[in-house]
Amino acid sequence: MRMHRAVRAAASAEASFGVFKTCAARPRFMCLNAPSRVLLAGSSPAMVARGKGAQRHFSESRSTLAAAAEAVLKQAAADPSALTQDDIIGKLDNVEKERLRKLRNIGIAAHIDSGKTTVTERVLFYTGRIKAIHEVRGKDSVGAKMDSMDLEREKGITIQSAATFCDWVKKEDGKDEKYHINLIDTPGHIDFTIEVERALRVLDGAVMILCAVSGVQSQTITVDRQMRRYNIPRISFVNKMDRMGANPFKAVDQINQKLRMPAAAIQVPIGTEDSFIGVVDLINMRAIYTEGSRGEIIRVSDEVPESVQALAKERRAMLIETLADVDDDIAEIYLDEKTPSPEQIKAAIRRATIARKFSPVLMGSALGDKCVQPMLDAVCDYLPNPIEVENLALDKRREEAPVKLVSYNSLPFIGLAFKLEESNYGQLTYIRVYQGSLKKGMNVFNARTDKRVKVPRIVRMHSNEMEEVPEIGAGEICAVFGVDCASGDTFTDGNLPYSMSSMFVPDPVISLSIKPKKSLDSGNFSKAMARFQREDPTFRVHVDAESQETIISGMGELHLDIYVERMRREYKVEVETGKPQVAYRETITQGVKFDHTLKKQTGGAGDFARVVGYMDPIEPGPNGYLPSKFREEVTGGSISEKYLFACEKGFLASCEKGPLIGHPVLGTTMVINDGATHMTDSSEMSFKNATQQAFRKAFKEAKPQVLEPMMKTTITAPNEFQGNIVGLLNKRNAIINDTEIGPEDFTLLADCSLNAMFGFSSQLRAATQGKGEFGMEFSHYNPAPGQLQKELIAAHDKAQADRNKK
Ligand SMILES: Nc1nc2c(ncn2[C@@H]2O[C@H](COP(=O)(O)OP(=O)(O)OP(=O)(O)O)[C@@H](O)[C@H]2O)c(=O)[nH]1
Repeated sequence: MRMHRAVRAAASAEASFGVFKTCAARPRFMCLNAPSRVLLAGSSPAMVARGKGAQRHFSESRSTLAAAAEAVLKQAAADPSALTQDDIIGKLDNVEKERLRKLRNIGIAAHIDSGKTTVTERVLFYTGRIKAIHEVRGKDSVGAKMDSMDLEREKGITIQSAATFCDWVKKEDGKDEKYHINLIDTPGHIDFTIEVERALRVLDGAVMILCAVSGVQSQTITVDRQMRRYNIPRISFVNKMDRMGANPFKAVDQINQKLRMPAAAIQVPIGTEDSFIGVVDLINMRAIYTEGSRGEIIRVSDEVPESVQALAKERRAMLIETLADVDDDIAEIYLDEKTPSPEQIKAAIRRATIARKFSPVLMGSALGDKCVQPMLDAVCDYLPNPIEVENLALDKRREEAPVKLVSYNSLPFIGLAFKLEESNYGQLTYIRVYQGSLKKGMNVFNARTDKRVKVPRIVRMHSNEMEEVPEIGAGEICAVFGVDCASGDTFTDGNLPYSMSSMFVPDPVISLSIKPKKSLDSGNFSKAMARFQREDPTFRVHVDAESQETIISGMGELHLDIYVERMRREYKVEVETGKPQVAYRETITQGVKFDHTLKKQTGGAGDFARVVGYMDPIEPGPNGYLPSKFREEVTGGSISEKYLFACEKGFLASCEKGPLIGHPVLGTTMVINDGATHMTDSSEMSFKNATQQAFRKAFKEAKPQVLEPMMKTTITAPNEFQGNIVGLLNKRNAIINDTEIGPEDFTLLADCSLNAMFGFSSQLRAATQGKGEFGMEFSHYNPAPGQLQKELIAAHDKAQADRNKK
């Protein structure tokens, strides 16, 4: 057996110091265990009184809760900095702790077609939320519950994330334990990535699904990145164990190698492919079979079939070894050459998973109705409950100092609106309640707009159905009607000047012109545009000032196609679209001075404005080009405040539509430090126009450049095609950043320009006999190649000349 890292380290310590020490440090794994100062949300006696007088929904626990909250709040009022989050949690009474202990907010995320929706359908069936199972693109034409949109059912892809909830009764040592699970099924396709972003922003844990044949795929890598961005602990589920060539251990190796996430199987399969009938639970060394017409009967046997005994022993040893690498308790037991008990293993998996140092891997076949229930047990066993996750808000009173939120019903309310959806009953706003509870009829404050709104209706979502509730407790997810806001807004009870950081919204990279075929439809067309924009922050609409065309921008061709199709189906508007265009940017590369006078004095009211200053390029930051900036450094009042404001407006308008090819301007500073005003002929409009003219002239003198979007591209394919793919990428001037070669497949990470990637999918298919796949997401802007810049500028100038002729 190979020498374990902990043994090696200890042995070398012994060699150097002559002392053999076992791991002394106790694990500091859960984020909540580290003592940290907490500014408690709210401390006035009035708030305590409000907490006490709240609607009696959680009736049996209310009085104890209020008493506990009062004690905590009083202490916080006396000295807020003296309380740690542990103190607060320690003071939560048992009923409240029990409610939170059995609450899970989880997402299901994975590469396209891994089976997220199929798994979710089983989860809903086994938890009794739905009475029958319907397949994605199934023969009965009903479609899976979570793909509620017609388009999703037809295409067999998830477009929008869908939320639901269920109760799972976990059987543990002959006892039944009921867990409440809020679940969000997310789309796999990169074009709908915002749906994954906003789901992960508000969830406490995730199930990462992998295909047993393909293992880690290009989009798994993106999902992994997103999970890391929001510190999401995850369990992994290797699905499609019924498929030919299924190999769960390949997926385990790839999670370790490609995602660099320590992972180990906690099950091994019994039977393969067609004859896959169950799994061995490696922790308790027992066999689990799912039987019955839809796998609803779980049979547990202490007898592990002989055919898998050796494999089970080997994999159990690997599990313990991997855990010893990430958990000090297991490392200590391992060093003492003892075997940890099932309880110790389970506890270590839970600690390490929540600390995001480990991912336990389970396996099954959702389509074959096999072994989904043990995955649900694992959600309860290893993913965190809301008080095990650190959720921070920013305190506006204290220079946005972070404040920890505690999912405690009697504390003042804080929630985050993470998704908006138009429904037949008006705007539906999805909210994660981080602290306090949200009650029907309650007034909440929008931290961004400072506006007070009443919450008329609260619902729990079950895909496209809803269930009205009078109150939602802390740590839960719900949706509300009649609350006007933007995606990412924080809501409070009005006493706390807190806001929460929002999710990451990637920039759109593709745009196209669009117009209704019949002018009669323009009313519905505008309605659809407004709705889609409100719902999806990665979908943008603007009207080009010169061509008067409506331009839509988004994350990819599929993203925009789906909106065009939704417009046709949901709004009955047939549209004409232009060719997809890359979202270019413009910038300057050297500093330049300007002194520009706008002068029209031809009798009557004239126009006069003089602006003097300079333009400079802004050094790109670590994430690329920065937004352009305006500054005034006028001394002596040569331009009044009012006119300087107009200059800034002129600057912003210029940046929206750059002088080179009409695309937005990045990385450019414009400074106005002098100028002149005419007593009667100057106006805000003349200063705005003068600034725009000066900008245009100076920009062209400052060695401008067209920037093109570069895409972080991940390609996976069988090893024999590596040469072909490198060839394809070289032709596209891609920069290959990393290549990982596994036993069968390789993964290549490259930066490619989006422009060069049009038509790539069909070429990749041809070059790999259909076995290669790729995913890409926006990374940064780079200067476009010289020839392309010339072509773009020439095309833009020609279009402008044609327009002027008309
Ligand atoms: N053989 C086999 N096929 C499966 C299994 N689970 C799902 N599938 C099939 O895989 C395809 C994709 O399943 P979905 O559940 O739509 O996958 P998804 O990950 O939700 O897809 P997107 O959301 O569009 O990315 C469907 O044809 C399913 O029937 C499985 O366990 N075994």
